[in-house]
Amino acid sequence: MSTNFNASSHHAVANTNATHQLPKNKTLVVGLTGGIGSGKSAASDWFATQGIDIIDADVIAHEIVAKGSDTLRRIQKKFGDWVINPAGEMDRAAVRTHVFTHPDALIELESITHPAIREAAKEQLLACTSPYVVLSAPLLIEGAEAGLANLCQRILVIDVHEDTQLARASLRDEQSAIKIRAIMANQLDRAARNRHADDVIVNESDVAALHVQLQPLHQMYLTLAQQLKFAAD
Ligand SMILES: CC(C)(COP(=O)(O)OP(=O)(O)OC[C@H]1O[C@@H](n2cnc3c(N)ncnc32)[C@H](O)[C@@H]1O)[C@@H](O)C(=O)NCCC(=O)NCCS
Ligand SMILES: Nc1ncnc2c1ncn2[C@@H]1O[C@H](COP(=O)(O)OP(=O)(O)OP(=O)(O)O)[C@@H](O)[C@H]1O
Repeated sequence: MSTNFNASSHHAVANTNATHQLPKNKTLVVGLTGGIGSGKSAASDWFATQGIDIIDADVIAHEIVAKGSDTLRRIQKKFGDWVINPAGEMDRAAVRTHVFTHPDALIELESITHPAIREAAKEQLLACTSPYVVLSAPLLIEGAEAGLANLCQRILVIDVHEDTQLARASLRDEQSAIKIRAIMANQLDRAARNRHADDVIVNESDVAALHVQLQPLHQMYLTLAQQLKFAAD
């Protein structure tokens, strides 16, 4: 997999092909991505109701910096004691404000967190037992070297207009539009993300409409997973 420079953020971008080769002896891994507030969790929650194992990079990103972890110690060493709150945990709001206003700091933070996220995702994959697996990540395509896209055979993008992202993310997190825009600026823009997609779902309507669109994709992924299993036998 080669990389392209992405003009909309500092991230290198994985060169994904629309049709991926399905390698033998592997569980089908569907990469699920979309910008902040696009509806990745809403989609992965539905896949989970269908019995599909979910690996969530956002959840892993929280776990790897748990109190007392090696990763948190490395972040403290790199940035200073201010990254730790009185309870000994990472002060997420302080780190967020810092890295999304200092691009170099974000690169440094990611150089610590991304390899750890990838290793944890690979480990979780080994424990998965469902017919296929959904790997959900806001930065799936970004960051090809330490990236997650090359663990996936197929990429599903949840696509919404930037205004919808802003509205839903600010409602959920009570964060200002400025902060959310700063995060969006460090993610691929819609057109770039959609170019890497095998499947795109537009999540502009309600959650019920999202579920209706996910159903046929789930059936297709089951079929692809079955084909993969036969090919590997
Ligand atoms: C900067 C941090 C401390 C802010 O923590 P906070 O609790 O406020 O946000 P949280 O982690 O829940 O992320 C919220 C959303 O921000 C976006 N986001 C997070 N990290 C990044 C990033 N490095 N680049 C672009 N967007 C990001 C995602 O859409 C994510 O869903 C945290 O996001 C972090 O440690 N980021 C680096 C790890 C990472 O890249 N995580 C993304 C998973 S691949
Ligand atoms: N179709 C929809 N209609 C209305 N609200 C929605 C819809 N889809 C998702 N939401 C809501 O929008 C917010 C963002 O959705 P969600 O948390 O699934 O996004 P996400 O892509 O996982 O975001 P992040 O990258 O920030 O973790 C949530 O409060 C969710 O309940």
